[in-house]
Amino acid sequence: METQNIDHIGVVVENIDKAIKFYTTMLGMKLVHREDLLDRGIKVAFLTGTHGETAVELLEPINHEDMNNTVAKFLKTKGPGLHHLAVKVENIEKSLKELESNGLQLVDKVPRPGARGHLVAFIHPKSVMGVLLELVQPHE
Ligand SMILES: C[C@@H](C(=O)O)C(=O)SCCNC(=O)CCNC(=O)[C@H](O)C(C)(C)COP(=O)(O)OP(=O)(O)OC[C@H]1O[C@@H](n2cnc3c(N)ncnc32)[C@H](O)[C@@H]1OP(=O)(O)O
Repeated sequence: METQNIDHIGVVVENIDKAIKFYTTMLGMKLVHREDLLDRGIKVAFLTGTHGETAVELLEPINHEDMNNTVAKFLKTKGPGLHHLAVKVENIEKSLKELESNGLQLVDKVPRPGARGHLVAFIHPKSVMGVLLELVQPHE
């Protein structure tokens, strides 16, 4: 498969409002998008620097006690920090097929709508040397 660029880096936080304040005031980044993904049980915010289009995605679980939620479980077991790497691809279905035929373990066999209306699919960290990988095909 071909990676077009690094779309974003996911960072799990305890409090998204405090984290947005930190990233904007301390690091001089700008908030470009914010939404609550109720079906995923998470709040997300995307921030970028003044040049590159690669974003930081901040993620906070809506219910911190829901251990069926992957982000809440991550926060409880590992604490806040780097969570996933997301790469942009042109054709997500084709990329998933290629990765699967190369023996990688897919979390999502079928792409699904993610943040910003983009199509997304996750690859298990066990297949990516300990990194949870997200493929993103931007919404046309
Ligand atoms: C906003 C939207 C979007 O971007 O558009 C999104 O949906 S992002 C929102 C977040 N959504 C997701 O993360 C969806 C994809 N993730 C998942 O389905 C899950 O997190 C899995 C990757 C399948 C792991 O779930 P599971 O319940 O199996 O976790 P677990 O705690 O039992 O951990 C199983 C093993 O995976 C490792 N592990 C768990 N999460 C990890 C992570 N983020 N990075 C690296 N390794 C990780 C654990 O350390 C453990 O390794 P050991 O066995 O060595 O101890």
